[in-house]
Amino acid sequence: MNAFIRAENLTYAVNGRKLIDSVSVGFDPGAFVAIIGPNGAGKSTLLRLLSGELRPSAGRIAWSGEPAEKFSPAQLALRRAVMAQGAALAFPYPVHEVARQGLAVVGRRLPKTQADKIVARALAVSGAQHLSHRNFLTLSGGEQQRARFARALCQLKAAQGHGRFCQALLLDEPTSSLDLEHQLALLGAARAIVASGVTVIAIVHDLNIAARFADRLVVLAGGRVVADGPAAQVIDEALVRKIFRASMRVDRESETGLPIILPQINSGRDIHAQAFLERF
Ligand SMILES: Nc1ncnc2c1ncn2[C@@H]1O[C@H](COP(=O)(O)OP(=O)(O)OP(=O)(O)O)[C@@H](O)[C@H]1O
Repeated sequence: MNAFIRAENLTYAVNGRKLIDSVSVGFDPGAFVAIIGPNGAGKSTLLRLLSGELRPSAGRIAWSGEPAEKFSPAQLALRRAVMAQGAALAFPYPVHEVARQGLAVVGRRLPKTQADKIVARALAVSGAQHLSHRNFLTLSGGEQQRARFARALCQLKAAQGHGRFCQALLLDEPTSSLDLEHQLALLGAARAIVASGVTVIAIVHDLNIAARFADRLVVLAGGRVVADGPAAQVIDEALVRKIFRASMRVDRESETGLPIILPQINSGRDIHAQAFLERF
């Protein structure tokens, strides 16, 4: 299958430092791919390059075989929706207006009743319906995250009225502030969206969650892809120790081979940090 989004030899440098270094990776239609890796690995930078927010210093990104530079912002908005990490808002919009911002480019010509329906459904799917009239700026971190997910869903849904395109949903740590119920709800919604043919690319820190919801993991470290494949193949104790510098026990589910990653208390501290804590 031809990748829907393909990055080839992608490099992004700031002041001579390569934050992304010769990354080649493809994303198929209808796949759920988790990008994992330690803090500072370059995950958000890669997502911002894929979304078109950043221009690569070298290398190429193609959407359905067409160079990304060919697409206007409006054409890109039809093909991908982005949920960035904690994007700030300048004004005290109610939550339904925040969700409606997802329609700003792709849903401008929608009749009001249809736009209202999309907003209401996106809020319901995101568990934010009851927050609809609340001031976004007064919401908790998890509530804001759900409202921002609803905005991305509105964009995806409205774009579908413009014809048949492959679409992608790019999520930067979508569950970082969510409680367990809402983590499962958001990722379950993302899986349902994948089943309809949309590509989901999500940055996820929780390896157990990534292993269970994603079809494939792309492991990033130091701006490079160091592993890429199904969780059952990619995650083992050696990778967790080497890439995440954490000593974790990795068990396996007997039927699926999926990793079960269990923390070992008091592991991963270097000797100086340990000495500091002992004298604390
Ligand atoms: N504009 C910038 N100028 C200089 N350095 C930057 C810039 N943007 C990002 N960086 C650095 O690039 C590296 C990668 O950042 P990025 O945000 O992509 O990491 P990440 O893998 O998403 O990390 P985290 O898990 O902490 O969110 C980090 O060391 C960061 O400090």
